[in-house]
Amino acid sequence: MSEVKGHEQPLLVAEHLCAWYGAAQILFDVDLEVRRGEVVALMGRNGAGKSTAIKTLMGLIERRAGQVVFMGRDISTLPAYRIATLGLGFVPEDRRIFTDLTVLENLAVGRQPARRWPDGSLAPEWSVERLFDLFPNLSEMPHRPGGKMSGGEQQMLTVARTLMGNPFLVLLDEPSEGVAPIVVEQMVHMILALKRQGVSILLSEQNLHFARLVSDRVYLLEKGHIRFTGTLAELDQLEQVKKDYLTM
Ligand SMILES: Nc1ncnc2c1ncn2[C@@H]1O[C@H](COP(=O)(O)OP(=O)(O)OP(=O)(O)O)[C@@H](O)[C@H]1O
Repeated sequence: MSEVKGHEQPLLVAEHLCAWYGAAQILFDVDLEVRRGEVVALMGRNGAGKSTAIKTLMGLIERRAGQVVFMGRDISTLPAYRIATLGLGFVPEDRRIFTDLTVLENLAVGRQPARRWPDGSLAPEWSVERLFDLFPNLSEMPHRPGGKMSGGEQQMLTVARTLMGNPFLVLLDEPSEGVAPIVVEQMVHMILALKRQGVSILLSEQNLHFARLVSDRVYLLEKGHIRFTGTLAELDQLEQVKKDYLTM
């Protein structure tokens, strides 16, 4: 591999991330990073702060502090729509598709121009055709309104629409939450396919089995504090840590 300056830098670095809802502090000095090509899982029990961390990175929490650097650029105080145009994709937990729009129309809404890495090479670029290869279910219902799709199909459409923005990195909030086992399986395949195609992912996840299938590294959150950072294999050595901070 050629040595290109800038490759060594993590794609996303958060330092001392804090977040509040009103007077209640939810995140406490969270440090994390995602490198190019990585799938990283942010884990923890219900209420640990995973979704809040993802939203804070995306600029969606009003009262926040700390630094977030994305591809060398400080995005700590940028609004979410500006962050999205820089190539940070966000798939919310609650599948915000447009229910009146068809699958194709929903995808069109997400379209952004192709992007290049700092070294000039093309970043992963998505078209409707490529997305239909990745999500065969969606290819069977191009004209179906979002409101007439199952929860799992809507979940897939939300991911596909985010990919239409050609993101360098996708923040994926609880992909396995509240969907049928078959959809969870499809999510696993989808994440691994994205990784192969060069998309990096930070996902929030409670399910250790799911995280094990897709992620290179894990951050374990408890009450808004990072309690563990490492690989799944390293976490597996620490039974007590898993018992203390995860629902087993
Ligand atoms: N809009 C809000 N206003 C006030 N408190 C909130 C809000 N959203 C979340 N919280 C609180 O913040 C804490 C962290 O919630 P968060 O949703 O980030 O946790 P999580 O780890 O993603 O859990 P879950 O899996 O339940 O979504 C919880 O105590 C929750 O009650």
